[in-house]
Amino acid sequence: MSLLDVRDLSVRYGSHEALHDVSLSIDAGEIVTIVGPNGSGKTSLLRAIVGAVPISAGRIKRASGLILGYVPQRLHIDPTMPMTVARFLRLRRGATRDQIASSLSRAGVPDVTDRQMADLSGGQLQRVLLARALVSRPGLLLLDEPTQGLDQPGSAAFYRLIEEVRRDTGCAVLMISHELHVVMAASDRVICINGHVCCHGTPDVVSSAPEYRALFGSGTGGALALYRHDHDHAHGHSHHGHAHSDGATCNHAHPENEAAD
Ligand SMILES: Nc1ncnc2c1ncn2[C@@H]1O[C@H](COP(=O)(O)OP(=O)(O)OP(=O)(O)O)[C@@H](O)[C@H]1O
Repeated sequence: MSLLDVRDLSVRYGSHEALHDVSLSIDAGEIVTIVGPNGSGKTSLLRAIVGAVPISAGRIKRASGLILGYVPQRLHIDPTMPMTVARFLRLRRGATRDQIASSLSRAGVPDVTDRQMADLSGGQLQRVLLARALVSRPGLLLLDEPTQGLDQPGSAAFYRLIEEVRRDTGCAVLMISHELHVVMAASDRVICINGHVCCHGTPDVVSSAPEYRALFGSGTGGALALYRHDHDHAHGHSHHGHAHSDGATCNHAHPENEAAD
């Protein structure tokens, strides 16, 4: 069974329906990226999965015992409030000192334990947020635009780190990103949403899907092809045996993901 199975999900804010009839599943160990225009419901989808927003229809089924690790899009910390990284991480279900140290180390920031949160650089803060999500040893890591505000080398390094975390811990990753060319290269599958699932599949399939091109233009297709080439060499394009790795999968062809568009 999948780690996570979302069926016919709708999320509504008052009279505004942010998501409708969204279906997807995530298998163990795969990296899946959600792309979509601003306001297309990406954050709402992750927040629904972690239970932070109520769903108005559909269902979300987690594998028994699945632990989720969530890295939110933003963290508001009052810069005048003193808080060390260790203390911030201890807020997480009473994590032990050893757990904190190993999570920071895994996130690539072993030396920031006693630093003030407000003094961290953008890249360090993202890694501390990742470390916080890793403390509970999640089977599924959910990342909402984790490299927002980082420069290109910083975000490329962060995505490499995510691949390492996946390799070392075996966790699956579901993340949102706007950095199409980099992140799609690091993904086993891509799900393109715009209030509903427009299309999904491997990065090359999605980048050439008419639904994707209608949203992002065809210009990104070339960049994706370029990066996918690198990815093939580095990782053999392994898809960890999940059921969706091949073939064009668009709403119009697949009734289980039918969109009301
Ligand atoms: N708490 C809320 N109350 C009312 N409307 C909301 C709320 N959260 C999101 N929305 C609306 O739902 C829609 C989807 O928002 P969401 O943040 O999920 O999109 P997104 O794809 O993550 O956007 P972005 O790429 O800009 O971060 C938007 O129209 C947004 O204004």
